[in-house]
Amino acid sequence: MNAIEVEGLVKTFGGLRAVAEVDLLVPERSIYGLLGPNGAGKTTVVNMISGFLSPDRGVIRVHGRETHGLPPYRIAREGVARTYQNIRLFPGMTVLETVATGAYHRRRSTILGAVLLSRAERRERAEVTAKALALIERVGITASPGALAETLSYGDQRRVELSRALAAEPRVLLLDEPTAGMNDAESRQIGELLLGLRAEGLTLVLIEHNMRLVEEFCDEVTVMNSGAVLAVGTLAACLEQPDVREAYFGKRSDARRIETLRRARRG
Ligand SMILES: Nc1ncnc2c1ncn2[C@@H]1O[C@H](COP(=O)(O)OP(=O)(O)OP(=O)(O)O)[C@@H](O)[C@H]1O
Repeated sequence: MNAIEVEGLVKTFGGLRAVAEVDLLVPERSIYGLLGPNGAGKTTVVNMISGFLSPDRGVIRVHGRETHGLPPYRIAREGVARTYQNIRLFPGMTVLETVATGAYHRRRSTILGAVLLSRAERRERAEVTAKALALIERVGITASPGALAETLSYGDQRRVELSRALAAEPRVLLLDEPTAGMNDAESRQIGELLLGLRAEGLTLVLIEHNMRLVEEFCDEVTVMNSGAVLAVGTLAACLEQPDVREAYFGKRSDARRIETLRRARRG
């Protein structure tokens, strides 16, 4: 069973075909990498899967249900949550409050209950707080839950976003560069967390430039370039494709990193 199926996805901005006939199959309970150089169309694909953009054409299914063109809140109800490449935290909110907002669409109590602060409302708020605190700890946020989220280090802000997405109890989690700005040890911590989440049944799709992380934690990848799919499979298999190396790793710094990885694998 696939968690996500994408067929013939197209998105054009003015004259630019940002996503051109993209197919994507993400198996349930996998950690799936979406790779490619800057401007390849990765974020645009994720924006369409999560409903932030409507495709011009194509089909998107989440756990077998067609979701293309639905608004983000409806797609969230299908169990899809996401984080953003450019961190989006609410100004003036604490870490705890921010993470708790992720749980809001699961809340059962009514508006009247909230206004009157009914017993059910109080119980639910306590449950949400307890859940948020547990997530803050699990994701490894070092700052106090009472600190203003916007004052945190870049890495912790990313973790707050991740915790907020997890608070929605998703079945599919889309992560746009979850380890950007983190060092190797911090990135590995995120990788270990992803393994734990996969073991609990989640499907994880990550846009990631950190090749070590992809190598170590992704089951399979799709490599994009100029809006199209270049290669699908394990990272190792994709890296053997000359057009992938040329497109994705054309830059000298990337090429060096890839060579190191290939040599390490051979060794
Ligand atoms: N809202 C938009 N309006 C116009 N052009 C856009 C818009 N969003 C993305 N694009 C363009 O579409 C192309 C694909 O962008 P996208 O952000 O999906 O790439 P990406 O693979 O995620 O790149 P990066 O790794 O740099 O985030 C780029 O040329 C980008 O400039």
